[in-house]
Amino acid sequence: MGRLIVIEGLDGSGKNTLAARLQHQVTADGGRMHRIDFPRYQASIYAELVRDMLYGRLGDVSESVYGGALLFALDRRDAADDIRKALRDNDIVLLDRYVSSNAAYGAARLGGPAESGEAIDFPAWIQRLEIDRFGLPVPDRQVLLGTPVELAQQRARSRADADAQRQLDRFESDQQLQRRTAAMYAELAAQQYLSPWVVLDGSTDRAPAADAADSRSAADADAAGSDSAAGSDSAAVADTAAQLRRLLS
Ligand SMILES: Nc1ncnc2c1ncn2[C@@H]1O[C@H](COP(=O)(O)OP(=O)(O)OP(=O)(O)O)[C@@H](O)[C@H]1O
Ligand SMILES: Cc1cn([C@H]2C[C@H](O)[C@@H](COP(=O)(O)O)O2)c(=O)[nH]c1=O
Repeated sequence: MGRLIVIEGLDGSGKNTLAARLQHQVTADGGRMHRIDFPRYQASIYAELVRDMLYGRLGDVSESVYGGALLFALDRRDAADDIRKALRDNDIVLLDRYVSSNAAYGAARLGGPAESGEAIDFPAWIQRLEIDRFGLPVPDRQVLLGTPVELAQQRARSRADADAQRQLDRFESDQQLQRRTAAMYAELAAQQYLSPWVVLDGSTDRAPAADAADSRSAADADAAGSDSAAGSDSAAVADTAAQLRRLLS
């Protein structure tokens, strides 16, 4: 039975890039890894609706914290059997975002950890909905990519400038929401919400050449050791992969 590993973090923090590099590293070492990114925009009607919600095209659902969270959760419920099958067939199933994204962003939308009441109770509501009621598998480890808010925002903005398909959505363009979400993630990691967490430094910069490439070719460039800055980042990825293997052994 494989282990379920989740990467969490802010928009633009580098989760997709890290996931691609870890997958490259683990498979190069002979491990079997399957990866799923949430929301599954290409595979699920719920995720399609999530996109509409994020770009303000879903009426008052776009304003609704609970309505939005339900769409994200239903996308995962639809994927539960695929996750269980992938766990049977692989050593590691790596998820780019999972239940804790819903807990962190939803609570942040309700005011974040500085607020009492609803915001603080929101992660427990998500756990009851997604884990207890929908029966989603509990992660073995959650990795928080702790990229500083300003740096993550800068990366998200550069990505939007370079790619017309990746314009900033409502969550990404709300800097205060990103700040509260960072605080919520720190809180969830400290509480070990759902399962054990590790926090990684997400601020190591890659070379601009690698930055312009998509994550798959960046991983290939790293593997080929194509330049020194990418090489040093590659060492950090190898470290993370080794750390994950240690955690899982
Ligand atoms: N270590 C890094 N150094 C420099 N640029 C990076 C680094 N990691 C990622 N980037 C760049 O930052 C942008 C965002 O990275 P990525 O798509 O991996 O983030 P993400 O956390 O998956 O974002 P989102 O949650 O918004 O989809 C991309 O353009 C990527 O190439
Ligand atoms: C899975 C999930 C995501 N979110 C938030 C996080 C992001 O701001 C967007 C979409 O994610 P992407 O990685 O930028 O495509 O939605 C959330 O609030 N709840 C979730 O379960």
